[in-house]
Amino acid sequence: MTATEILADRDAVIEHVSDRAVSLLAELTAARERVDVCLTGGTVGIGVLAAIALHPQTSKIDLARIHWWWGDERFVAADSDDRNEKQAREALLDVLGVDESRINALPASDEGLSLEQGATAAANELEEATPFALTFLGLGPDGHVASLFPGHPAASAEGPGVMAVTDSPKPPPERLSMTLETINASERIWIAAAGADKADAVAAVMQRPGTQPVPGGSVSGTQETLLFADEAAASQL
Ligand SMILES: O=C1O[C@H](COP(=O)(O)O)[C@@H](O)[C@H](O)[C@H]1O
Repeated sequence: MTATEILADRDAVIEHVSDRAVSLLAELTAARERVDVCLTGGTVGIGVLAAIALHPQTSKIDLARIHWWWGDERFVAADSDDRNEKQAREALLDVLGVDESRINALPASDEGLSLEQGATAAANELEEATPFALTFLGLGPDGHVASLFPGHPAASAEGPGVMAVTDSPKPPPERLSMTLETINASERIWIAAAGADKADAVAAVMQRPGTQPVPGGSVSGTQETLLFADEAAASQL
C-alpha cells in the first residue's frame, strides 16, 4: 500500500526527501556493514541527489558501507549527458568522493556489449547485491517508473533481473531497466514527483477511480512504499 506525503512545491519535495534520506542512510550505515541503494534519473530524482550532497548531516553517513545501483539507464555512450549515471555522479557521487568499487552502473552503449548482453551482464552483477535498503524512483507523466512504461513488454516481464528495453516511448529508445520484481524486493521504495504534468500519473499510482493501471502503481517495497508529491502533482488525489 503506497502512502503519500504532500509537500508545497518541487523544492519542498527535494528538501524533504533528501532530509529523510540522509537520516535513514546515517542510521542504516551505523547498523549494517553493507547497504545497497538504488538510484533513479529524472528531474526530481537528480535534484534529491544534489540536495543530499549539500546536506549539513551528510557527513554522518558511512559512505564506505553503501553500494550504489540504478533502477534504469539510458543505453547511450558513457559520456552522454543523458546517462542517469553521469547525472548522479555529478550531483552526488563525485561530490562525496564515492569509491569506484562501490558504484555499480548499468552498461553504456560504448562498452562493447549489445543491449541484450548489457542486460545479462547487469543482472549477473546484481547477484552480489543485498536487497536494496532504499530505492529512489521518479514518475513519468505516463506513470512509468525506472524504464517500465505502460503497455511495454518490459513492464510486465516476470522474474528478477534487468530488462533490455527497446522502442521506449521516451527518448532515448534503448534503455536498461530493473524488473518490477527486483524493484519490489527493495525494503523501501520512495517515489518522488512534482509538477502539474504528473497529476494524472500520481492519481493512477494511487489507483483513484477512473484511472488505468500504470507501472508506478505496481511498486511495493517489503517494508515501506512512499510517494512524495508536490501540491500540483497531487491535485487529482
Ligand atoms: O527517463 C526517465 O524518466 C523518469 C522520470 O523522469 P522525470 O524527469 O519525469 O522525473 C526517471 O524516473 C527515469 O529514471 C529516467 O530514466
